[in-house]
Amino acid sequence: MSETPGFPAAAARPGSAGAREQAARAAELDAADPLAAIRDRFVLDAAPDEASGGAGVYLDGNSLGALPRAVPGRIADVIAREWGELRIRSWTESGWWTAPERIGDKIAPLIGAGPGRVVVGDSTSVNIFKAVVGGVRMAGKGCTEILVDATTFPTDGYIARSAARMTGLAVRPVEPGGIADEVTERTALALVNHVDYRTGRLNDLPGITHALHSAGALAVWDLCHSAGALPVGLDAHHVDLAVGCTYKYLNGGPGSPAYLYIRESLQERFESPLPGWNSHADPFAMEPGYTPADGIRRGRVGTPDILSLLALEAALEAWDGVSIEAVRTKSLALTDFFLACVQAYVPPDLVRSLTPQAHERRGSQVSLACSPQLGSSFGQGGTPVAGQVMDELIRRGVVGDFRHPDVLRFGFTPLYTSFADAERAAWVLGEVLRALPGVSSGDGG
Ligand SMILES: Cc1ncc(COP(=O)(O)O)c(C=O)c1O
Ligand SMILES: Nc1c(O)cccc1C(=O)C[C@H](N)C(=O)O
Repeated sequence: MSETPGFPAAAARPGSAGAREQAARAAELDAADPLAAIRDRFVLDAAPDEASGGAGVYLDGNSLGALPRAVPGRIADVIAREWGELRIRSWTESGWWTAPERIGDKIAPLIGAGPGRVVVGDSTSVNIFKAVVGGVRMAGKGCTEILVDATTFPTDGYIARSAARMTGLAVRPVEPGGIADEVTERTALALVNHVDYRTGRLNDLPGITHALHSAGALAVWDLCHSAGALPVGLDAHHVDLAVGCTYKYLNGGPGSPAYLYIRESLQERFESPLPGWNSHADPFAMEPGYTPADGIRRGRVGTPDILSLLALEAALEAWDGVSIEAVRTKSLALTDFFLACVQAYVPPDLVRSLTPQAHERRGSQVSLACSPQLGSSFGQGGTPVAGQVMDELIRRGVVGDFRHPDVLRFGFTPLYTSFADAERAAWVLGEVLRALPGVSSGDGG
C-alpha cells in the first residue's frame, strides 16, 4: 500500500476503551441481525479484520451495488445456451420478449406497486423523459409549468428542461419542502427525487404527492436512491409516475436497465413520447400506423438489452424471503450506529452530518460535510480537503465516494453491509482525519 502525500501510513489500531466498546456493540448488533446471512448472497471482500488492519468495507452501494452471487452463472447460461444454442428461439422459448414486464413485476413489490405497473428498460434518464412528456400530455390544457426539485440529481433537471421546451412549458425549480406552497393550477407536474443524492434526505412522498393532487398536478418521483433501501408505497400513495435505476440498492450491475411505473388508472391515457415498436399493440404486424399496447407495455421503446435485463433478474433473487420493511429497520440501525461511531472516533468539528437525524427524513446513506479550513497542504486556494480524505479512505480499504464541493458519502446497503463495516469505516475516517495537519492526534474513541 503506497502512501498518499500528506498522510502517514495506517497505524495498527490501538485498543482504547471507547473503540473496544463500539466494536463490541457492532458484534452484538451483527449477531442479532436477521438479515446477516443475506450477505453471503453477494461477492464481497473478506470481513474487516483487526489483525490484518481490515480490508474491504464497501459503502458505495448507493452508486453501484455489489455483485450478487447468482449473476455470473445465470449470465454464463444465457450466453452459452440461450444465445449460443437456442439463438432466435430464445425470444419466445427463454422468455426474452416478455422480460421487461416480468422483471418489472419482480421489482414492483419492493416499491409498493401491484403487478402490471412497472416495466424495465432504458436508462433512468430516458424514463424521466417518457414520464415527464407523458405526464404533461395527461395534464390539464391550461398548464404552463413543470416544477423540478431544486436539489435534484442533474440529469432530471436537464431532461425536464428539454421536455418543457418541447411541450411549450416552463421549468420552475422548487425545494421539495416548498412544493405544497408553490404548486398552482398552472402546474402540470412536479418531478422530485425521493432521496436526495447528496445529503441522503428522504423527501415526504405521501405529503408532496397529496399536495400536488390537491392542486390538480401529477406527481413524478425519481426513486434511484430509495428503491431497495426503504418502502416507497407507490400504489398506496397514488403516485402517478415514477422512475428509478436498478444498479444501486437493487444490485443489477453497471448500467443495468431502469424502470418506469405508471399508475394503473393512468395507463390508458399515457402517450409515450418514444412510441417504439415494442410498445405497439401488435409489434409483429409491423404496421405503418401506431396503436399503443394496453397496459404497462406501452412504456417500452425498442429491443430490450437482454444480457443486462437477465443479469438484473438474477440479481433480484438476492431478495428472496427478504422484506423491504426489514431492510428499512436495518438501514436505520446501520446509519444510527455509523453516526454514533463517527461521533466517538472523529475529532470534534471536522465533519458535520448533512443527513437528517430524524428517521422519517433519512434515506440509507450518511453524508458528511468535511470542513475546508484544514491545513494548507490539503487545501490549495480554499479547495476543500474532502476529496483527498475520500481518496485516503479508499486506499485504506473503506470505499465511499466524494461529491463536490465537500461531501463524503457513505451508502449502507442492508442486504450486505454489517455493523462491523460501519464501525470500521468510522474508525478509519477518524484515523485519516486525525492525521491531517493541525489536528490533535489522540487514539480516538
Ligand atoms: C436521482 C438520480 N437520477 C438519475 C440518475 C442517473 O440516471 P442514469 O442511470 O440515466 O444515468 C442518478 C444517478 O446516476 C440519480 O442519482
Ligand atoms: N450512474 C453512475 C455512473 O454511470 C457512473 C458513476 C456514478 C454513477 C452514479 O450512480 C452517480 C449517482 N447517481 C450519485 O448519486 O451520485
